[in-house]
Amino acid sequence: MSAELIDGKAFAARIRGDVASGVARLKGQGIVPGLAVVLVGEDPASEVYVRNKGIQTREAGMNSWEHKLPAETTQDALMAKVADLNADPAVHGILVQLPLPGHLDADAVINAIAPGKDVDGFHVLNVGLLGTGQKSMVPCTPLGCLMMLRDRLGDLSGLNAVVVGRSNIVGKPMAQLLLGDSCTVTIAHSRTKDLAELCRRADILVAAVGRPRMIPGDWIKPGATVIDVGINRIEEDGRTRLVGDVDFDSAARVAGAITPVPGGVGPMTIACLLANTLTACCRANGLPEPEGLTA
Ligand SMILES: NC(=O)C1=CN([C@@H]2O[C@H](COP(=O)(O)OP(=O)(O)OC[C@H]3O[C@@H](n4cnc5c(N)ncnc54)[C@H](OP(=O)(O)O)[C@@H]3O)[C@@H](O)[C@H]2O)C=CC1
Ligand SMILES: Nc1nc(=O)c2c([nH]1)NC[C@@H]1CN(c3ccc(C(=O)N[C@@H](CCC(=O)O)C(=O)O)cc3)C=[N+]21
Repeated sequence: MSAELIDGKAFAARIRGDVASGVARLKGQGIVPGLAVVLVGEDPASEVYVRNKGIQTREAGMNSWEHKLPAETTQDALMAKVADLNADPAVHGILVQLPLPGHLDADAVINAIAPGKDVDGFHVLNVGLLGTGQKSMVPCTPLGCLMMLRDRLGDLSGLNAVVVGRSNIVGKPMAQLLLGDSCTVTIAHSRTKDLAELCRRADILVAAVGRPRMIPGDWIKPGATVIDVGINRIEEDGRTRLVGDVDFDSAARVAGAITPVPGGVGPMTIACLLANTLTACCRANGLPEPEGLTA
């Protein structure tokens, strides 16, 4: 292996420390930031995330609430839950875990969240603010990726960035953030022609596809910075393991730096969720925002 390992786990611990200091300061003024997570039905990936998040929210000194609703919850009942959380002054951040069961309209639910409490940054208002370069809530996973890229590369301007994946929760906001930092951005997806060739031109390659080890080392430009967002659970050698969208072993021989899975983007996502909750709480109270925790 020649690539430097980007230690998301250590980076995330540092951010959580900064968040905890910010929370302690607020507590001195009688304010406790609070995050409410709504989970509808059962989804194995979501459960890991919700569990880790609950523990880390409390460790940072914040209030944490988990609202578990049955899979057969109606749209009206879910909208009513969101309205309750919007109206609750102790709740500064609301996250509705995705995906929702198929009978529910996720867009309607997300757009019912008060934009200032939308710590996922998925509400159309926040999406629009981000796209026009205005202050917004920034989606946690892309924000974590951006922080790692800036930390390693400093100024990103002029670099060729390729984002593989165009979802609303990762690919699109990632591309917006990279554009905001003056990268030349290409967004690739399942209809992209010559993906291998495209990836080989990337100084920054972000993989957010959901296909285990899809990107091999020979798609990577020597020295490139590779951010692997994929979280894929696979069976191998008779056991379950977590792998990314990048074939780590071959990629690490070519890349300049690479995030591992686990221990890369995942922990940063949760750290950024806590950071966004602190930011939302400061904004709600008209207090100065924490430095270094926003885009
Ligand atoms: N680490 C973390 O914190 C997080 C990790 N994840 C993980 O990231 C991955 C992506 O998540 P998400 O964005 O929600 O996934 P989606 O399924 O919503 O989007 C996947 C994207 O990949 C594209 N794609 C699929 N197949 C190919 C292919 N063969 N070649 C090129 N592009 C392809 C799709 O293209 P098209 O639009 O054309 O269908 C789509 O745009 C998953 O593994 C998920 O578990 C997600 C969120 C947070
Ligand atoms: N509204 C909403 N917002 C999200 O941000 C959101 C979501 N829904 N639904 C599901 C995806 C997925 N996601 C993860 C976050 C952290 C880890 C994580 O902590 N991963 C650890 C390891 C976890 C393990 O050991 O299984 C790591 O990569 O090191 C994983 C996945 C957020 N998502």
